[in-house]
Amino acid sequence: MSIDIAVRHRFPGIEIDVAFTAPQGVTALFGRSGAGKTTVVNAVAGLLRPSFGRAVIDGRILFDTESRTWLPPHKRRIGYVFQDGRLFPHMTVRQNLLYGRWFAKLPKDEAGLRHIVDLLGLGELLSRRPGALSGGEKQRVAIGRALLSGPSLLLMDEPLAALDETRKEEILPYLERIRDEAQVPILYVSHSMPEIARLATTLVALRDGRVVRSGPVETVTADPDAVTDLGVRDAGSVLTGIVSAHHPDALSEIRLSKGSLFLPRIQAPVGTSVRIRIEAQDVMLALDKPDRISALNILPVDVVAVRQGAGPGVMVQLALGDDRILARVTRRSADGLGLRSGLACYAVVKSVSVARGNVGPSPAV
Ligand SMILES: Nc1ncnc2c1ncn2[C@@H]1O[C@H](COP(=O)(O)OP(=O)(O)OP(=O)(O)O)[C@@H](O)[C@H]1O
Repeated sequence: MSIDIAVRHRFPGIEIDVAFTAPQGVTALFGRSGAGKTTVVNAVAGLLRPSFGRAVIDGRILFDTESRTWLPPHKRRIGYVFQDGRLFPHMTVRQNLLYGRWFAKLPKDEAGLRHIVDLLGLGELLSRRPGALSGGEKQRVAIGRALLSGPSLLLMDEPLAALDETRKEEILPYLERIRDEAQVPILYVSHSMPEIARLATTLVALRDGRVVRSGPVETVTADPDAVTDLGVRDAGSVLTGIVSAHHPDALSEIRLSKGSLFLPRIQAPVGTSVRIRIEAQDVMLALDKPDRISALNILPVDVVAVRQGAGPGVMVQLALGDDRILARVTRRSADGLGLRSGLACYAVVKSVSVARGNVGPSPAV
């Protein structure tokens, strides 16, 4: 499975020129307002006809200006999930779910409906109307409706942006299940790095109508050179580890490629592969192994790269076995410690600084 997208289009004052390919999984389009995300999504959906480009999903051409192929929107088999759900208010949840299949002219599929209802936890809601659903429940129904339309691609345009943090937390596990079980490529628009770190396999960062970074999420987020494109506040690395123990004092232990992390209890059985986002600003550095300190994670690392920003901050990339961690420290500290490539030191990470929302199952792809 793969997606291959190129969109070139001139609007007054800006030319959008975006091209990327991505393997199976969730491809996140990340960028500030005006970066060009919606333009790309609209071209893929068939709502905008760009002057040049193509969208090829698993070898199926949705449009290609070179070969003059242009499938009309209703023939593209795209499941679209918007920020605001857009359910039909007069229909029940069940009717809303079935609408996707009916509109796509697909035969009724009770087994498929049951599967999606289970996957998204909609069983209790089937006879309710959207007016009686919470924001998160509405979004789950919208996702179910999109999945039931038998899509070759799911387009999700900021699907969590209208929800508060608690609701986002509720819905993220469902999105992870879809990512891992539904076998449908997902193009996911977001400007939230924590969300992207949980869900995405590929990250495509846009700025001013251009791709400034793209690649596997773990690689792009751990690249200190990418920080200016992703935003200093959002800088942080994405690690994969295995839950190796749950301790009686409400901590879980995660085995990394080298060493272990202690984090607040994770609701996943021992042996589960998890993804952890560690924010660069939560990592401290020490030349000597700190003793008599409250932080539980003291990781022996080697400095890979030191990148000076325009301000007081420095981004330090660290190697811990095969994993890469980012630390954000002041220039003054970096100078004081003599941080340079190859230096052995200790990264200190407080267990409680890794919020529950920064841990989720790792993608099954
Ligand atoms: N129909 C249009 N006519 C003129 N300019 C447009 C049109 N559509 C988009 N643009 C311009 O193209 C650029 C990219 O817009 P786009 O909506 O794709 O960005 P975005 O990243 O999706 O932003 P947001 O997160 O705010 O939705 C912006 O500068 C916008 O003003």
